[in-house]
Amino acid sequence: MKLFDTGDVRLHYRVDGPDDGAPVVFANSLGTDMRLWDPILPLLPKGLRIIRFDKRGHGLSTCPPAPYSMGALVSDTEKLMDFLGVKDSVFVGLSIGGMIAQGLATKRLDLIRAMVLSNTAAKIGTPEMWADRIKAVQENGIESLADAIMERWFAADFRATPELELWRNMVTRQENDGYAGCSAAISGTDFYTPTAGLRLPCLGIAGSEDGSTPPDLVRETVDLIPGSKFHIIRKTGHLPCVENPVEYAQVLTDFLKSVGHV
Ligand SMILES: O=C(O)CC1=CCC(=O)O1
Repeated sequence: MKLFDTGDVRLHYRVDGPDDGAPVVFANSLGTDMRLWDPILPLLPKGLRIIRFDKRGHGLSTCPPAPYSMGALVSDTEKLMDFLGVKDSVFVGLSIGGMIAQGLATKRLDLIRAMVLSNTAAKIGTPEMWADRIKAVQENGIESLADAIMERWFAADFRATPELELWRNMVTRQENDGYAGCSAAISGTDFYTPTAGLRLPCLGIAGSEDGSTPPDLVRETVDLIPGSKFHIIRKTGHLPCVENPVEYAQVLTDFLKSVGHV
């Protein structure tokens, strides 16, 4: 557990694995912190250098007042990777994390040699939808959104398990400004044109029951990049790395092998 000062925020990050391991960077979704990846990490091949971080306004990172821009989120990630000397990573981004992946690959392809776009898209939702969410979180707090968030994040089977409470706790302990700030960044993002210009190995992962970024939306984005692979994890929602870590880790491992990262 460490803090890195970008100049305007301090980012909580964590590195696991050997210094000379092939780097894999994980960027998590709106309302989650780096613990999102805990279920899959023990299932990945040994010897990787695993880099995780809490984006601004999330987890143990500092929380500037909303709104944030996608440019700032991309720049935070770029600065952290430069600080850690990470290049040629496989970058795994889920939801807003996948937007950060697209923005970073467009800006600094030297940092990313292959990417996983998980439960994400070039554009997510509409400005009106995000304006409603920002208003709700600012006026009534994140708790007022929590039940609807659980419905989008998880398929019915998982919602019936005791583990649901842990993830609900994660989101309800999320700072309102961090949630509103990142919602504003998503609202202002449309990466269709830059992502269509990207040329790198890409894997799309979708959850069959995802209420935020349904499989067709994820596929539309990864199909912008010629040669991309695409995989749907059945009976999962927006966070398939939590709901079916075994399949998620297997698909990710196969991709890491296909690009020569392991
Ligand atoms: O809709 C949600 O709550 C999930 C989500 C949308 C963008 C993101 O990062 O998470």
